Amino acid sequence: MASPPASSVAGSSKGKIDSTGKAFTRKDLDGHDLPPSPAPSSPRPGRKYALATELVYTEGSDQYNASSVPIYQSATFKQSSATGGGGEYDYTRSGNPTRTHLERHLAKIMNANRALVVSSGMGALDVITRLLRPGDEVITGDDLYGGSHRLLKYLSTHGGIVVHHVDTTEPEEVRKVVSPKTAMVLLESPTNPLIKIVDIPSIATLVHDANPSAVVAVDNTMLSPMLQNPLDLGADIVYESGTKYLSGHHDLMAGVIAINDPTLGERLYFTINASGCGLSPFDSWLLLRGVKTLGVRMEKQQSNAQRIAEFLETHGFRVRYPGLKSHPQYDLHWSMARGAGAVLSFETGDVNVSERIVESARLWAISVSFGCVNSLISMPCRMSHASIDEKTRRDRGMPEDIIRLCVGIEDCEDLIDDLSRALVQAGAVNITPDGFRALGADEEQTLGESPILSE
Ligand SMILES: Cc1ncc(COP(=O)(O)O)c(C=O)c1O
Ligand SMILES: N[C@@H](CCSC[C@H](N)C(=O)O)C(=O)O
Repeated sequence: MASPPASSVAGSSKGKIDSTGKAFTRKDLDGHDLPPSPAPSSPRPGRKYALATELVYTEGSDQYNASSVPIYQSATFKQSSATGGGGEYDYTRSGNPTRTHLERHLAKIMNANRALVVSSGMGALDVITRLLRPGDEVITGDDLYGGSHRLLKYLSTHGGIVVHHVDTTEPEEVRKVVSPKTAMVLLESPTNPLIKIVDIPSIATLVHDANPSAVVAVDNTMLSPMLQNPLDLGADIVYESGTKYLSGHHDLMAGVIAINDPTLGERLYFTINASGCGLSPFDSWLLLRGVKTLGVRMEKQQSNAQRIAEFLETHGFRVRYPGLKSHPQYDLHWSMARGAGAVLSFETGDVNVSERIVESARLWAISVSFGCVNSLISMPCRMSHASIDEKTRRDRGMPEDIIRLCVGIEDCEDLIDDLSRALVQAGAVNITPDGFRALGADEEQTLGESPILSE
């Protein structure tokens, strides 16, 4: 990668001379006018093309017209004056051209005025929760990603934050606890791993009506901007683990925060610069590369997931997936989202049977995480959500036998064959003249009846 001259540190050759005679540039990689360093990441307003096009389309004005945005693998940037002025960027913790390019691209895709990228999804939530002050109250769900639960628990134990875990699938439960002390409402939809759907617009409205200064933040990791835009549904902040769908290959950790309010953006940026959790130039480049294929990956992952969910349900398993009509909040989900995603969970009724299924699968790797091109299988209570203690899991109705499938882009027949073999090998099914049926399926329900409507 070639380094641009110090007078055009943002990668543009359009440097100017300012009134003091010092060389500086006001253009970034995209040729946008920018205020002095650190560079915010506001994109041009409006979305010109369909999302699938915008994902791959970037308007660069690199000095060599590089087709792939260069990796500015530099910690510091030469300045043209002794007072430290002159350059768009001074230090990569504060801002880096590759990171700025990614942030602008993500802001466009997430329908946001500004996006910020940090070193992990948990890093993103950490930055967001630093908006809180001791005594502030947070309202959040009772089916929350384990790591988010752990961070909130830490803040309630050590940071003087009061956390209310309520059933966020019922907006009335949020209404009961919202108050002038509510500083933040944290939502996930669908939830991980119970795939519950949360009415984001109703909750955002009732929270803002009750307390206009409360911030509604939504973790959109389970769907990605391809399928849902919480900012358009009334949220103030959307954040995602970029480790999942956005990157798609399990080769990096990243977190993304998107906002519309410039003041909120500045406060979040302040924490990122002050604490030093901005995404590295290399990982920014890698994430930008991953985002470009989000559309095709999600399309294939989602169609595989739909077929697998139907396969399991038809064979008598209790399946949780918003692409199934049997999902109790099917209509609500589709009123907010453009797709069902590629994470589903199902139960067997027996932890040991579930363990045997997971260990019998070959194509399905036993791994935490999701959103990758490879298919994964896991037991959330033992793995991704083990940081939630057993009693809390029980109180929240998280079945210990639940198996989570994170569906990749492999050939669907191969995935179904491998899963069928694992189900048979684990003794999870009775062999019938027509194939097989989940153990106990016909005692609890008749074929075709919704397995989760009774919840
Ligand atoms: C829903 C959800 N939010 C946030 C995170 C945190 O992301 P990361 O692992 O990138 O820190 C995860 C998984 O780790 C997740 O599943
Ligand atoms: N050991 C990790 C577990 C990460 S879980 C990753 C992902 N969010 C998932 O749901 O699979 C930890 O302690 O955080």
